[in-house]
Parts: sequence; C-alpha cells; structure tokens
Amino acid sequence: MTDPVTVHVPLGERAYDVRIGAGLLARAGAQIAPLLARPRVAVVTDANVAALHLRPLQDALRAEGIDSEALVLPAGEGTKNWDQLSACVEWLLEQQVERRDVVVALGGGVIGDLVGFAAAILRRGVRFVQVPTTLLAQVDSSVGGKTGINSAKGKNLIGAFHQPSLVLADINVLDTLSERDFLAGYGEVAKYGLLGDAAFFGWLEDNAPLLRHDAGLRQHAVAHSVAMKAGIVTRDETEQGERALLNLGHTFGHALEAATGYSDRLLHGEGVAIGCALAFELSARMGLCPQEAPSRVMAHLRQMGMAARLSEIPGELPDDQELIRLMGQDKKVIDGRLRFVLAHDVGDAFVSDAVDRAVLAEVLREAR
Ligand SMILES: NC(=O)c1ccc[n+]([C@@H]2O[C@H](COP(=O)([O-])OP(=O)(O)OC[C@H]3O[C@@H](n4cnc5c(N)ncnc54)[C@H](O)[C@@H]3O)[C@@H](O)[C@H]2O)c1
Ligand SMILES: O=C(O)C(=O)C[C@@H](O)[C@H](O)[C@H](O)COP(=O)(O)O
Ligand SMILES: [Zn+2]
Repeated sequence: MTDPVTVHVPLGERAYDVRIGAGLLARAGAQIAPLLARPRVAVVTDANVAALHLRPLQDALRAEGIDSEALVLPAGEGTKNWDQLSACVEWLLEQQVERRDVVVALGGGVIGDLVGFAAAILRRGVRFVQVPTTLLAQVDSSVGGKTGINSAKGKNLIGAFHQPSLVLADINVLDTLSERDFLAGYGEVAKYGLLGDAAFFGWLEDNAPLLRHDAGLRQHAVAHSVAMKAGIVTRDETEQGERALLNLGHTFGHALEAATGYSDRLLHGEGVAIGCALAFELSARMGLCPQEAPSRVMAHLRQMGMAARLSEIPGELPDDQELIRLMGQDKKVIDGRLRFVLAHDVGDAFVSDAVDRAVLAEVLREAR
C-alpha cells in the first residue's frame, strides 16, 4: 500500500494540511484530536454517506476519546439551499457548538460547501474539517475554502471564503461511489490538466481508465490535482486573478446546472466536462487554439465514457439566448461583461472578456 501524501496549503494563519491516502478514515480521531479544545465534534453528512461511512468515522473518533453527534441531510445538489443551510446552522446551535469547537463535513462537494458555509457564519466563524468522500470533493471542493449554496438565479451565489483547518481524503471511501459520481468527479480531474498541465493531461490519457480500480494511480491523480489547486489558491486565495482558471468549463457548466434545476439531469462534474469541451471549441472557433485541441478534449471524454455535448443532457434545454442570460450571473462577470476561461492549447488556459456573443451562440447551437 502507498503511504499517505500530505499537501500543505500555506495560507499564513489559515494554513492547513490536506492528507491523502488509503485508510485515513480509521485514523480520523488521531488526526483531528490535535485541533480540539475539548473532546467533542459535530459531524454533518448526507443520507447516502451516513449509511456507508458515518459509523467508521464515529468509531475512529471514539477510539481517541472524542464524542460526536451527527446530523444527516438529504443527498444531492438540491440540498445546497437556504432551508438545509438553516437546518444545519440551527442544529449546530442546538448542539451548542462553540467558537473553539470543530465541525466535521463528511461527504461530497454538496456537504462540504454547505457545511463550510454554515461554519463560516456560525457565531461569525468556527473551524471545520473536510472529510471528502467523492472523487470531486477530494480533488477540488474540499480544498481552497470556497463555501456556499445555490440560488435559483445561479450556482453558488450565496457563500463565503472559509478555509478548512484540515482535509482528510481517504481514497478507499471512493470504492463505494457509483460509476456516474466517479466519472462526474473525473470531470474536475481532467480540468486540471486542461487548464495548466499538459503533461498531467497526457498522463490521464494513458491512465485515467484505470483510476477507478487502481489505488496507486488514484492516489497520484488526487494528490497531483490537490497540489495544483493548493498552488493556485496560495497565490490567489480570493480569486482576484489566477484562481479564475479553476473555473474552466464552469461558465457553461453552471448555466446548464441552473437550467436543469440542480437536479440529477446534470451533475456538477458532468456540466464541467461538457463546459470544458465547449470552452475549447469556443477557443478554436475564435482562432485562439488549434482545432486539434477541442478534438483531443472530446476524444478523451469519449474514451472515459463521459458526455461531451449539450445534446447528451437528457430533456429540453432553454434556447441559446437564455443560456447566455444565465451565464450573466457568473461571479467572474465584471461591469456586466462575461469573462470566460479559454485556452491556447491543452494545459494553457487564460481568462478573456473578448468573446463575441454571436460566436458563443453559434458554438452553443452546434453543440446541441
Ligand atoms: N467549493 C469548491 O471549490 C467546489 C469545487 C468543485 C465542486 N464544488 C461543488 O461540489 C458539488 C458536487 O460535489 P459532488 O460531486 O461530490 O456531489 P455530492 O456531494 O452530491 O455527492 C455525489 C453523490 O455521491 C454520494 N456519495 C458521496 N460519497 C460517497 C461514497 N463514498 N460512496 C457512495 N456514495 C457517496 C452522495 O450522497 C451523492 O449522492 C457541487 O455543488 C459543486 O458546486 C465545489
Ligand atoms: O476553487 C475554485 O476556485 C473553483 O473554481 C473550483 C470549481 O471547481 C468549483 O466548482 C467552484 O465552486 C466554482 O466556483 P464559483 O466561484 O464559480 O462558484
Ligand atoms: Zn467545479
């Protein structure tokens, strides 16, 4: 078995470690204990994860003398809303979670984002630990401190930057993920190669089909992704510049998630993968990158058995103008101008506000 890897996120007084390895859940008590002022934590999770991984976590905490109470929320993107946020915050208050206490988010990106936001606003800020249980959460959402919930008007529009105090990514818990959720998370892994690391994308082309069943390759993919994200977040914690590159595919993806009602029709990572394909197509159409680049992105998504076109999203989609209107809520917008993450090639993304709406509409139309 491969030894755990630690990626440090050096953010001064908000610095923390991301630990990645097999069997970390069973050692969670020992890992979390040094953070505690008193031996108790509040755990928040979702129903699917609770059935599979809550007991082992609570046993591991108990083994180190740490008491825990757990709140189980409904699973799925629909949970990232005001009602569930309120339920979570009220429960944490009921548990008398104090300023010096620690909240544990056990689950995928939905739980991590919602619980992180609850921790950010509870008593004006308590610490939290991320225990990510999806591939997406391990490579992306548990790191970097973006927390929040959705609005019908757009994705993640209500939130705060609030860094976790520790991230424990046990790669073994990914064994229980559905194929669909694993592949959706893979959308964010591929994104890292596409936005800034052509060699990593090449490695993924050779190895990604084996990730699901090879723990060593999986650990490498998670650790490499986390290291890339940690580097970007360290240089630009609050997205004043470079961090926007992590949004590759998201201007499209978030509009599509809003258009499909944050439902099972389109998972976040699926929207990101389709969005990456569209961002590369748009870049090629604008003469910014060679046509081989979007073809290569498309071929890789196909190789992984992933959807790459709008026409593969089940059900009706709004027309192109409505999708573009939804993009207007994107957080990268400045002075009402859309800003897109485009690419000069695989591994070479940049941010641009010079996208012609007619070309954008044409790319959307042709992707249907
Ligand atoms: N904060 C960030 O930087 C950031 C980054 C990327 C994505 N996100 C957000 O993350 C969310 C998507 O996260 P996600 O894809 O993890 O979705 P998710 O949290 O809904 O998890 C996907 C599904 O897998 C189940 N599940 C979780 N762990 C499991 C396990 N080990 N075994 C079996 N089932 C398990 C969940 O119950 C759920 O049904 C979106 O809301 C997205 O906006 C945030
Ligand atoms: O961490 C970031 O920065 C990202 O953009 C990572 C994305 O994968 C993630 O989906 C994030 O939540 C999107 O951020 P948003 O600001 O566009 O909501
Ligand atoms: Zn994302």
